[in-house]
Amino acid sequence: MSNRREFNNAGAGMTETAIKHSVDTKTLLDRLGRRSIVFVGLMGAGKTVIGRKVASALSLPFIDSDHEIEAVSRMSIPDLFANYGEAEFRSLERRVLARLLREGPQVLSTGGGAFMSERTRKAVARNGVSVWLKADLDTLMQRVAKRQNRPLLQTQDPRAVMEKLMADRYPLYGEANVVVRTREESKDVIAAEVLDGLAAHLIADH
Ligand SMILES: Nc1ncnc2c1ncn2[C@@H]1O[C@H](COP(=O)(O)OP(=O)(O)O)[C@@H](O)[C@H]1O
Ligand SMILES: O=C(O)C1=C[C@@H](OP(=O)(O)O)[C@@H](O)[C@H](O)C1
Ligand SMILES: [Mg+2]
Repeated sequence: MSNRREFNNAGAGMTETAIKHSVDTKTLLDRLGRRSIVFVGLMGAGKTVIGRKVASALSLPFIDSDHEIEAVSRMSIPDLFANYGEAEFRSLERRVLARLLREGPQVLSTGGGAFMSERTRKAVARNGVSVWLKADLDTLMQRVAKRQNRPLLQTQDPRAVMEKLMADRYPLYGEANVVVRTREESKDVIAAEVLDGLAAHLIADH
């Protein structure tokens, strides 16, 4: 039986905190141990913003792999793609994530393509608990329209690119331990659903 959970029913039995959730944080952190919570999913799904909120709710360090790549290369993601190409970016992304995954527990938000690497997926399976933030095409397109910082979408038809990425990547995102759908719900509600999903995976199932 798969131990993956789809989780979308935050609402019942919640406590009144900034992020409303009903999770026993201490037990969750105990079960997490040295592993990190790793967000995967397409561009615009909310990995960066939701990851930061979940880290704050659990008092864990937060690191976004794109930010870390920009810090070590001293270059923006668009400049890295333009100057060195996607293959170099992917190689740096793999190395940065391999290092970060040894430094848990923390919350790690990855760039949308990171989980396509088999080595990274194996490292995440060993040293992390993965959360797929899953959104529909319209939601993703609305969210990525706000910024021009995603080189893969700087094309004539970004919607067609996103559709192709959905087809290519969904089977692999599907290996994540927890899946949370995200649409119009507020960021705090999504963060609470992630905490509930993690609790179901780490506490209820084990
Ligand atoms: N649940 C949500 N509700 C409203 N806006 C959201 C939500 N999740 C993400 N966003 C917005 O969508 C955009 C993309 O989010 P981001 O965290 O950068 O996605 P990712 O890191 O997965 O590419 C940001 O402007 C963010 O504020
Ligand atoms: O999906 C991808 O291949 C990418 C996603 C981006 O991160 P976000 O998913 O945080 O936007 C960033 O790593 C780069 O532009 C490539
Ligand atoms: Mg991001």
